[in-house]
Amino acid sequence: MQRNQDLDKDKFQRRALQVKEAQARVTKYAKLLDAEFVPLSQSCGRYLVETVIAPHPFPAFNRSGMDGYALIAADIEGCSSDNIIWLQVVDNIPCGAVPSVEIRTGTSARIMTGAQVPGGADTVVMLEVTETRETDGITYVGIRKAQAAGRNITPLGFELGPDEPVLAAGTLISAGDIAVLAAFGVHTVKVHRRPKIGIFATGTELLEVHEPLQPGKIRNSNSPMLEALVREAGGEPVMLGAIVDDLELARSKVQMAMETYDFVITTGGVSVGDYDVMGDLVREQSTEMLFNKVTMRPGSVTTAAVRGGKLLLALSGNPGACFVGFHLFARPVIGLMQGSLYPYLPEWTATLGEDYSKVNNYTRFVRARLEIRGGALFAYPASIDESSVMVTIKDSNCLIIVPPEQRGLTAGAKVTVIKLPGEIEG
Ligand SMILES: Nc1nc2c(c(=O)[nH]1)N[C@H]1C(S)=C(S)[C@@H](COP(=O)(O)OP(=O)(O)OC[C@H]3O[C@@H](n4cnc5c(N)ncnc54)[C@H](O)[C@@H]3O)O[C@H]1N2
Ligand code: MOO
Ligand SMILES: [Mg+2]
Repeated sequence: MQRNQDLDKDKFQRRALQVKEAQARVTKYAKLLDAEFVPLSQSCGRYLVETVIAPHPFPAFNRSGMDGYALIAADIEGCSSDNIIWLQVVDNIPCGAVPSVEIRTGTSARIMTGAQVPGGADTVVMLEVTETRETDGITYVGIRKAQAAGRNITPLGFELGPDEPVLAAGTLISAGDIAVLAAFGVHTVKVHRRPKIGIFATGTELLEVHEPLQPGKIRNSNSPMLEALVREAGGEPVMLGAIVDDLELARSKVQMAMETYDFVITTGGVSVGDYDVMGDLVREQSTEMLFNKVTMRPGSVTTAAVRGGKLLLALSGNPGACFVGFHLFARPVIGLMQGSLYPYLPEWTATLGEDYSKVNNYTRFVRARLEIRGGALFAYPASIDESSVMVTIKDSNCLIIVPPEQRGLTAGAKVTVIKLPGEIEG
């Protein structure tokens, strides 16, 4: 193959950025997406565009907390089982009904949990300390236990007053938020659109998942992984398949994808090899390269570029590097596009469960398993965590951050981990 020496020189002399700087460069182009309305039932996992203000107090009426009798506390002062005080029952208020009578001294209303407490009453006595009798067609309730005013009544506005903020803009809607929105009558929710993310792989060696193995080839495992990761981050993946290592083909695919989608993620071909076409492509005039080297392992060759204000993230083909690169660079972008207030995965402190000896001059993001033991967090590095290793990706629910200078870490050391989505054993 005829090589252009200048091109090669350009290719090899990459300026490596620190992870934080590389993150700042990509997130700068994470454009906040416009709003859309979704039914409440489909709003879980979406981000609120505007702060929701309580349109009314909650509860909107004085609410009984017990099945019993609403009455005036002063009327039953000093009563006991030996000194039952009898009150006339003037109303019966099931849940959902409106009281018809004001409670005056000497009277009470039978009331159920969640029903509106009648005017005049200041306490609700539970059924268990009462008994009833009927005299001349009039019902009386006997109270065996005195209690203070205010007991068993949740006052109007106790949970939230009118015009108070209920949920802040940028909230990632959870089940609890849905309950609150439902209670305030918000049946359609204004959320940010999910970013449509074009995903494709490059590699002449790639087979589709359903294809039988062939000599020298492998199945494309990064594309389905990225599809799931995009979905997990709240994006809408659009699968654009895999292409052979051909610069012309990659160029037209990238162009189409960047015109059509909000964000484009590719995998493969970003290193310095003869067929690393994505690496060549981002050095072209039409594209503004943000970086093509980061001081991290795996994923040192992670590359990002901008064209027409849209981002292209070209992740490494090595599965471990593709996985780590997604979490560090794609995930925050996807979060920010939807208005997330916390686009970065959380960093926790854990105790290293086993020695970790690998060191080099770049920060390592070691895939590892977090476990809770005795209420404390322990992180166990994967048995093999090279960039090229695919199988141990499944065993990782965190990435241990191993700073460059460290001379290996011994079990028991405190480490910072990036918590990945998923469950923790323990
Ligand atoms: N001379 C040098 N060689 C390499 C360097 C370097 O600095 N100088 N960097 C190494 C590092 S570090 C990495 S990471 C890889 C990056 O490789 P690429 O991003 O260019 O990826 P490919 O060459 O396309 O493939 C690498 C590896 O991954 C497999 N692969 C590719 N795509 C997929 C996919 N969709 N699903 C599963 N596996 C995939 C591919 O078959 C290769 O085995 O470069 C080093 N080399
Ligand atoms: O970029 Mo490679 O993933 O550092 O190993
Ligand atoms: Mg390569």
